[in-house]
This record gives sequence, structure tokens and C-alpha cells, in this order.
Amino acid sequence: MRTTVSAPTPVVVAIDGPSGTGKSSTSKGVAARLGMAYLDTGAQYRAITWWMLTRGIDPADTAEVAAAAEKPEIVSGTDPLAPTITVDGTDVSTPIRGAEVTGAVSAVSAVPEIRARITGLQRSIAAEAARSGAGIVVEGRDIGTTVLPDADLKIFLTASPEVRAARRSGELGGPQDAARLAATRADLVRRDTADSSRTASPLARAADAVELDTADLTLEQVIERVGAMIEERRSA
Ligand SMILES: Nc1ncnc2c1ncn2[C@@H]1O[C@H](COP(=O)(O)OP(=O)(O)OP(=O)(O)O)[C@@H](O)[C@H]1O
Ligand SMILES: Nc1ccn([C@@H]2O[C@H](COP(=O)(O)O)[C@@H](O)[C@H]2O)c(=O)n1
Repeated sequence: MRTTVSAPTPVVVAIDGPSGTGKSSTSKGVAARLGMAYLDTGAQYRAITWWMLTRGIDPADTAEVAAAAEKPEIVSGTDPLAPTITVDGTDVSTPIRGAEVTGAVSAVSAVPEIRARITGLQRSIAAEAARSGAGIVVEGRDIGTTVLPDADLKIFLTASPEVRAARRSGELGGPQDAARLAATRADLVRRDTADSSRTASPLARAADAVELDTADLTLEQVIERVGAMIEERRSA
């Protein structure tokens, strides 16, 4: 008797949530385990912001930002074990994590022409991953609501600002004093407020997203729970 082993159905997964809730770590971890592609959409907004800053464009000058939206070529590599991001062929994975880009990215990403440009890139990457059979985990702020409203599974991660600030300052190393935690918390809250109050495609939970509070879970536990939800969709 011959048995046929069929490949799992390619699924498209949207993971959204505020800053520091664990979107990148969870998405990379689960995509690597399940052999899926991974897209960090925040890195794309950071990359276009980096390009604006290096050209002396003021992030607050909405007209100038909008006029330049189509100019840089942004390429994202979707291997969860080695994600990459280039702008006009330059690897920008390190400079996009700096304070200057972090401080400017919410202003740039609020411009509708920027969102239209980056959303187009995201949709074509997701469509290609679905066609290839791998499926993809796409993480960001508006993936379930706007970029991929027909995603097979939508997850919205949360955690209190205190927990997220402690995680972020742990990342930076050094002493965890109260002043530093308070400054990190204020930065997170400022970015979340800007991202959720903009008019164009704000940070929001899709009505059909599964909400997962990660505050009392280890990263491993979050990856396991999300992995189980994806496996269920794959076999549905
Ligand atoms: N469940 C968890 N328990 C403890 N630490 C976690 C957990 N999830 C993520 N972390 C840690 O929290 C920090 C932030 O995680 P991560 O970068 O994945 O968040 P994010 O939601 O992608 O943030 P951002 O939107 O700012 O890019 C990292 O240092 C990560 O290792
Ligand atoms: N779908 C998305 C993803 C990100 N942004 C903007 O980019 C900033 C950086 O995101 P990180 O995940 O790298 O922290 C974020 O603060 C948003 O301004 C977005 O608008 N939409």
C-alpha cells in the first residue's frame, strides 16, 4: 500500500501589537520551527526612515517625506534565522536600530504615501511566500487590520508597559535602575501613542485576532502557543 505524505498547507499569519510585546522574537522563533518565511515590517518602516534622515529630509515635513516615498529601493530577506534589510543595496540592519531612527520612525510611518508604498511591498512578499508553499509570519502594527485582512490567523500580543520596559532595558545590559526603567517605559508609551493615534492605518487589534497577554509567559511558552495555533490552521 502506498502512503502519500502531503506538505502542510501554506498559511499566512499576522502578528500585531504594541512595542516590546515580543512580536519579533515570537515570529522569528515560530517561523524557524515551522519552516515558514518571516517578515519584520517595522524594519521596513525603519529602513525608509533611515533613508530620509541620511538625505537630510525632516521627518516632520510631511510633504517632503511623501514626495520621496517611492525613491529608495527596500529589500527584505525573509529567512527567520537570518532576516536581512537593505536600502538601495546597503545593509542597514544595524543603523535602523539606533536612537535617531527610533525617534523619527513614528512620524515617517504616519504619512499615507509611505504606508501605501510599504504596504504594497508587504503584500507582494506575503503573496510570494504563500505561492512558494512555505507560508509566512508577518509582524507589525496593522497587518491583521489593513495589510493582510484575509490572513489565515491573526494574533495580537500585549503586555503591560512595565513588563515591556523591563524587557527592553534588560536587552541593553547594564544596571536596571528606576530612572532608566522609567525612561524606557516613557519611550515605549510615546511610540505606542503616536502609532495608535495616527489616521492612516493605526496600530489596532483586528476584530478577529486572538489576543495573547505575554506578561506572565516566557518567550518559549509564547512560541509554543502561537505554534500550536498555526499547526491547527495548517491542518484545518
Ligand atoms: N515572553 C517573553 N518573556 C520575556 N522576554 C521576552 C518575551 N518576549 C520577548 N521578550 C524580550 O523582550 C524584548 C522585546 O521583544 P521583541 O523585540 O520581540 O518585541 P517587539 O514586539 O518585536 O518590539 P518592537 O515592536 O519594538 O520591535 C526582547 O529582548 C525579547 O527577547
Ligand atoms: N506594520 C507596521 C510596523 C511598524 N510600524 C512603524 O514602525 C515603527 C518601528 O517598528 P518596530 O516593530 O521595529 O519597533 C513603529 O513604531 C511604527 O511607527 C508601522 O507603522 N506599521
